[in-house]
Amino acid sequence: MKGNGTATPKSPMRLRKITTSDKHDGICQDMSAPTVKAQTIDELHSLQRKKSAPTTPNQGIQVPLLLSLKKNAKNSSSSPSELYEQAIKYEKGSFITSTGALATLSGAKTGRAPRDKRVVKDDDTSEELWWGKGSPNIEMDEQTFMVNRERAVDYLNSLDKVFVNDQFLNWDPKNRIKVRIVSARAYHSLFMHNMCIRPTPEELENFGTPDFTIYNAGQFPCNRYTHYMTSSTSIDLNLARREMVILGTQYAGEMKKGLFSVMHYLMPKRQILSLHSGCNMGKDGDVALFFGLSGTGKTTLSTDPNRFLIGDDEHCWTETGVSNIEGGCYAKCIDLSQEKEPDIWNAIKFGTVLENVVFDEHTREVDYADRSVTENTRASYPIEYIPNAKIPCVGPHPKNVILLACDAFGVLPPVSKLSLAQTMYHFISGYTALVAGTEEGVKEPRATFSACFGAAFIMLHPTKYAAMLAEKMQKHGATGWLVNTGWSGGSYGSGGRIKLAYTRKIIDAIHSGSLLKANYKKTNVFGLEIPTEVEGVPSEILDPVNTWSDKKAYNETLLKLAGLFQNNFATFTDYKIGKDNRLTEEILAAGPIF
Ligand SMILES: Nc1ncnc2c1ncn2[C@@H]1O[C@H](COP(=O)(O)OP(=O)(O)OP(=O)(O)O)[C@@H](O)[C@H]1O
Ligand SMILES: O=C([O-])CC(=O)C(=O)O
Ligand SMILES: [Ca+2]
Ligand SMILES: [Mn+2]
Repeated sequence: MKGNGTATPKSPMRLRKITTSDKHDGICQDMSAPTVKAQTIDELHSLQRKKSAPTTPNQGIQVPLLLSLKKNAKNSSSSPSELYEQAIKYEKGSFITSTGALATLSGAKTGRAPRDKRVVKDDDTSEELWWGKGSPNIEMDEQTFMVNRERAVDYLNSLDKVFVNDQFLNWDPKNRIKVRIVSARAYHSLFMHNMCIRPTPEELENFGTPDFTIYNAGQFPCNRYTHYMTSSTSIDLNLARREMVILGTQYAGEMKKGLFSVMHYLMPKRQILSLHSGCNMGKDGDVALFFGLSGTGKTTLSTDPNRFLIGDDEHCWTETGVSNIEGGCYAKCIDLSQEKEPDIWNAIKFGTVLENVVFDEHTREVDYADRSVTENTRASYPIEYIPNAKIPCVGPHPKNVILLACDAFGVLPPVSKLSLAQTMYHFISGYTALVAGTEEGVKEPRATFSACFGAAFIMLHPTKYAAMLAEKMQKHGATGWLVNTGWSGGSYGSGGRIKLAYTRKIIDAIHSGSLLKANYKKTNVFGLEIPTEVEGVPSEILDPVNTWSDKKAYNETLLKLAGLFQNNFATFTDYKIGKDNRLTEEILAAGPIF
């Protein structure tokens, strides 16, 4: 019974000995258990780690050389716990928050850099992809891609270790894609662990050759003097080689959205529609899609305690229904509140990556209102952190297609029912308005139009996706809706953002089918059908003209926005959608008339 805590100091001036012997009353002492057969902390430490089963993927993160990566990558994924330790040890700005999330810093870039994205133009892609005005695909040649690839691989090879994630995209088993992500930061590896679909140990054992690989050397810049480069950031996609290279940005969203671009290329080839949308399902199996640009409410509104979450950002619509592409969610968390978004709040726990948030240095409590690092603070968590996630993340054909716009001009109604032609018009337009966050002196909201509510990620011409959407909505009888999650009662600066509670009531009425039965009237200019009543929403806000005290200003603003829509749509007027020209003409007529 020697050893543990009974060492006797030799000093004659010692303090009175504290008795720890087994001679006293014996309460709480269990002498029946054998003692630990170790004396030193190192010996104990070697006992404390139980060997992983042979199929367990977590076998350390040392992958010596990328050149020999194929051989060694099989067993190389790390667990969230290991990644936490690596991040905290080696990556400045990594901390555990009071709820157990991993707070990280993404560095100088805190959002995506679409102007630095390049796509290799070769004989095939020059024909297949959408190039030119409005397109996100800025060309580069194969040679330049190889120069950047070499730079990234050399950088990764110079490191002691790299992280390798072997994972899946798409919950539809017939159209699952295998992806490998090679990165230098534990933060990036944990992010992709959360965002992609996690393989079982057996699936990992039999993973084989990936369909697509990302080399993320984001800490290292590209060479600005390389042809086609305009900054030290470059995100390069080579569809022929099935590879992507990232240089000069550590913003993790580039990986997620880079893979989404790949899906926007691969899926339409199989007659599958890829969508920048959230998706959820009611208890009766009614599915809703939520389209919208960044910050319009896809994650917020698809994460609904009363419905099953299928996914918050990227989906496919096939002949049999919908499937989520991802295995996790990526929620905006600026001003996040426990009361308004309880499911997202509760998902911020161990395993969740919290990007660029500010927290108390002692208590590690996050201040979600703090914009010191960026307005675009984010939380990335596995989808099963949402209690009512629908696993596997698939569902039947959608019943409602909800187009979200954050209209900072305050002239679009909180909700309108759309005809199929109007749905297509607004889908192709992809409108939202940006407000300049907390910046001073910005009084005017800025309209942005992004085709298919995600022009930054589409690879083919927008009308290709629009035609597929029209065909599917028609075939399955889905209803289109336009929901303004932006300003009411005046433009940005005078009105305010519509209360989330009201938007939720509107969405509830769409899901339940009650809104379909409401009385409608048609608005001027945009010709939108607006309900006269929605349960739980003050009726006077349903027609924006009522909420503006200055009616002249309202009319001017309405016409101004209509003009912006018209200018934007001019580039699409020459394109044909569907088999005959009828729908095309209807779509053109479904825009604002003034
Ligand atoms: N009426 C409203 N409806 C929806 N969201 C609102 C509303 N009012 C405020 N918000 C806030 O707007 C933000 C919507 O962001 P959300 O994460 O849902 O965007 P997203 O469409 O998923 O964008 P991304 O594609 O960038 O992930 C949230 O921070 C939410 O709290
Ligand atoms: O991709 C990102 O960084 C965030 C996002 O969801 C979007 O911008 O649509
Ligand atoms: Ca989102
Ligand atoms: Mn998104």
